[in-house]
Amino acid sequence: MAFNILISDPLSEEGIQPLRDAEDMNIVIDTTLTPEELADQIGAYDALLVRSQTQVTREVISKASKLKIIGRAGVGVDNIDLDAATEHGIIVVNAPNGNTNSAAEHTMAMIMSLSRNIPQAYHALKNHKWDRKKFVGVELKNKTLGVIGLGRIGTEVTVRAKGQRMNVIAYDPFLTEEKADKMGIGYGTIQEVLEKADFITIHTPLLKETKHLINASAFQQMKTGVQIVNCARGGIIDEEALYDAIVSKKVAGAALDVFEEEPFVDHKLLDLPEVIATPHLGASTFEAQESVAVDVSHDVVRFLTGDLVKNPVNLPSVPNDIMNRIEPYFNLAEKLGLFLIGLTGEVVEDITIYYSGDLSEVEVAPLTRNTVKGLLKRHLGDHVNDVNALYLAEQKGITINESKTSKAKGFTNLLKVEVKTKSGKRSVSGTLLNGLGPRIVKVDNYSVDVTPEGHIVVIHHKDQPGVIGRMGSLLAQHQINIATMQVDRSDIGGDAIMLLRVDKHLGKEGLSELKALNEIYDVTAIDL
Ligand SMILES: NC(=O)c1ccc[n+]([C@@H]2O[C@H](COP(=O)([O-])OP(=O)(O)OC[C@H]3O[C@@H](n4cnc5c(N)ncnc54)[C@H](O)[C@@H]3O)[C@@H](O)[C@H]2O)c1
Ligand SMILES: O=C(O)[C@H](O)COP(=O)(O)O
Repeated sequence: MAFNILISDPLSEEGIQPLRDAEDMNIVIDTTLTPEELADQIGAYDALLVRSQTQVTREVISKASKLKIIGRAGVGVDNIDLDAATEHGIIVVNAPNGNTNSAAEHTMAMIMSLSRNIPQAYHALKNHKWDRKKFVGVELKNKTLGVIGLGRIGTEVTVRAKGQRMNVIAYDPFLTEEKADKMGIGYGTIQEVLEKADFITIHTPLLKETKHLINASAFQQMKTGVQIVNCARGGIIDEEALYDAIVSKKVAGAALDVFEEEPFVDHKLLDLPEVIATPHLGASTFEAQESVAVDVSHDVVRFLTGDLVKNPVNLPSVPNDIMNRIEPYFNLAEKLGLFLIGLTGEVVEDITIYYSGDLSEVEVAPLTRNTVKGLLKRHLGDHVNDVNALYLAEQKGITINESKTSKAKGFTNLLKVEVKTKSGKRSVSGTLLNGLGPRIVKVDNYSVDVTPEGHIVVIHHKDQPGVIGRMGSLLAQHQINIATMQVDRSDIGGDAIMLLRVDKHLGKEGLSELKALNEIYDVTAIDL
């Protein structure tokens, strides 16, 4: 199967080599598309690769009928409507590590340019003005740098600023006092950072919570004469408030690489001599561009060829060691979901997944997703996938619960899926047998041992001599060969269950003839 891939922003040619090396990838590079043209053409593509320019809006996504993956060659995904992608089952991947150094170096270049007025002095000299008095700067040594957002880039900036003998104080919701101590930096609330810093640098993502994080009231809390750097995202600083703070001399200088609206040619902040700026160049180095494009190309190839991606944005990423432990259960989880919904045939109100034994020790979110995917697949088909399974369940009002216990009732690992419907609770349990693969080991309260694969017929009947024989003859009349058979009962002469694995699908006729047998309460044919 061939895949159509659209690259709609300039990506490093060396960086997309993994896509060129993979088989059956038709690559189209068009960096000139208008939003309307993108929406018109996106329906033909399986994968879309972008940087920060292409706006992947809900409208574009709604027309992306074949699209499976969006690759962002960089960190920020605020140009992609993640909710819309998730709802449509499109995975979004990014390249979070490839441009960290470049962005940190650019930030340092901005801090040093600000402190020594280098762009302004350069500009004056280019205009034939030799002016030394006007461009007296300040030293960085012993000044306090306030870092807001201590993730990958914030941390790298911190290391470099310490090399400049600056004192660093940082705020990040995940930063603890102990961690700050270990890093040899100060720990503060956002207010403390704003109040104490001589230079402030922002390194958070643009989120609802960080939009205009640095606003008029934040500027009020800062030292007079503070200098501020934004190499993260436009919109984290309120540009109107920054303009006023510079004009009122509260802020002595600002270095901006990112803006609320990009691209632009006129901007009133640029009319202020205290503002120096670059056109979103933080990640624009050969090294970073090659690295992010390589990372995202590999993930796109991985995904399209059925492998696990390394940097999912709209799916939780699971560390490799944990993934290695739980991956063998993916198939079992999905099959249990598929089996149970086949057995129930009713509207599911509530799903509870019980993880026991070895499974109680690991991150099980991917298994829950696979189980729910199996449960929804019967009615939603291929529309449901890993990305949108939980979203679709929530949309349908299904509550999902997880429970863990170390006791696995005689098994080393046990996965039990229970659904609640109007008529009550139904459940199925499965395990992964060492060397033998997945098995269904319990259906409701009956014990069985069935490989969850192929055509399975579940028969509820009365425990009575001759039933099995009559069923066997009936199936033989329909040329249906029984591969395996499992029977269990509540008590002698009571209710019983039979699970048959048969070699071909039991047609409607066979099903109704089976149901018509006297001792049979119910028959369900399930294809796994
Ligand atoms: N200018 C460029 O070209 C360029 C290049 C790369 C990245 N970026 C941008 O830089 C930013 C940081 O990237 P990163 O790779 O370090 O991301 P990251 O996810 O590693 O770090 C972001 C940090 O911000 C913290 N944070 C979130 N909300 C916060 C809040 N309200 N206050 C304080 N901290 C908060 C998070 O806890 C996290 O530690 C992103 O916006 C990214 O898009 C820009
Ligand atoms: O978030 C990022 O990775 C940077 O802002 C880089 O954006 P770019 O790929 O458009 O240079």
